[in-house]
Amino acid sequence: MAAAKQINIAIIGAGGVGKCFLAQLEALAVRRPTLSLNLCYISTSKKALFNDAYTLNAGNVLQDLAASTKAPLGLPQIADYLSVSPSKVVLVDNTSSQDVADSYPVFLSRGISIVTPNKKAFSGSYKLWQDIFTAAANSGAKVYHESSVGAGLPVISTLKDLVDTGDEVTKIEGVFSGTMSFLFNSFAPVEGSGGNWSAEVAKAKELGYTEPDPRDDLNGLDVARKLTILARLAGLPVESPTSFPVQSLIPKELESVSSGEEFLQRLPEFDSQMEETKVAAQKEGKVVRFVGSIDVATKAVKVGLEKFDKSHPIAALKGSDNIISFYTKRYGSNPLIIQGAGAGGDVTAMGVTSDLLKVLAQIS
Ligand SMILES: NC(=O)C1=CN([C@@H]2O[C@H](COP(=O)(O)OP(=O)(O)OC[C@H]3O[C@@H](n4cnc5c(N)ncnc54)[C@H](OP(=O)(O)O)[C@@H]3O)[C@@H](O)[C@H]2O)C=CC1
Ligand SMILES: N[C@@H](CC=O)C(=O)O
Ligand code: NA
Repeated sequence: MAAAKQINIAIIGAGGVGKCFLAQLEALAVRRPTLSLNLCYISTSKKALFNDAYTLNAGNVLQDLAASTKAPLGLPQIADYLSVSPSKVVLVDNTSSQDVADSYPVFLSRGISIVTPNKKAFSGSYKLWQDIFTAAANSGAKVYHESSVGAGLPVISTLKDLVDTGDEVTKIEGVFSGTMSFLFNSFAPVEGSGGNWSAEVAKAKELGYTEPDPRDDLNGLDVARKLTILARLAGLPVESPTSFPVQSLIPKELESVSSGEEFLQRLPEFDSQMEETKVAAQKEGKVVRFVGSIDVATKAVKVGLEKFDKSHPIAALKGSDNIISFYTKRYGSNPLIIQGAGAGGDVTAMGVTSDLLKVLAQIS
């Protein structure tokens, strides 16, 4: 069998997920040398590594990046640089940047494939969604984003398989946030009294579950983004994550705070607000959880707090677990259920790496 042609990999973002992806990429290159993977570009928001030879020193990428004096290229310049690469290119966007997401149609139209855990492109305006898939269809470049919902859990691939094989999805519901799952499982556990709300929020950030700014989790928008993506894949042209009801858990008094750091510092002042919500549920013998649902027939999408009996599977989740139920015509009243860790660097990077393998299988 002929060896695969070299594929150049460009990475934007080397934070929690980016570092884990890099480790998985290095291990993959060792495990599957015939894939012939070559890292040609990597950047954070402040630094970059790239050169005219389109080859970085694979063993020391993070150290070299930390020591680099090169600033990152602007997005149009990255597209120029990658589109004249001597080999085909896969761009890995490990940021949560809207600007990077807005540039996907440009990258794709220039033949650059994309894999990403970034939700912003697929949950931005419906026009951006259409532009992305039109650009990919026209150029033949591929775009995969499994980790944009449920981290590495096979949520998007499962939904696509259901739709592509002619099943009819009627409802999708569950817990879609690793951060919210962790927070409520530890703040309002089925047994025992649980920790302080603000202390659990700080822990979720430390564990790498939250968005770069944890307010994007607490305001419900992260879950709303995921539901927007799933609703669109199920055939509903949802305009944006703010076009349906989304409950925010940001205290009113902190809505205008300018930085994530100040927000986290002041959050303990408002612990009593979440405590009241917890106690109200306890009085009914229930626990409170943050959930979302999409009803395809009525086109109703919603995100927010609900109370659950302690015996309910949603109440019994552990750690950062997500649980996502697909109700379809074929599966009838027993939904297809996906459950497992929905946040964390390694499990998210796994979804990105498996997307990369899917792209390689098509372009190598
Ligand atoms: N953490 C998780 O469990 C999950 C995360 N995701 C998604 O994965 C993505 C990454 O998350 P995570 O790794 O936790 O976030 P981090 O904040 O840890 O890392 C983000 C990285 O992106 C870089 N970056 C941000 N903006 C730009 C830009 N415009 N150009 C170049 N680099 C940029 C940052 O650079 P700098 O350090 O210089 O700011 C940093 O290296 C997000 O989209 C998130 O929603 C999805 C599923 C689960
Ligand atoms: N902040 C998100 C990360 C994954 O999408 C979450 O907690 O689910
Ligand atoms: Na996923």
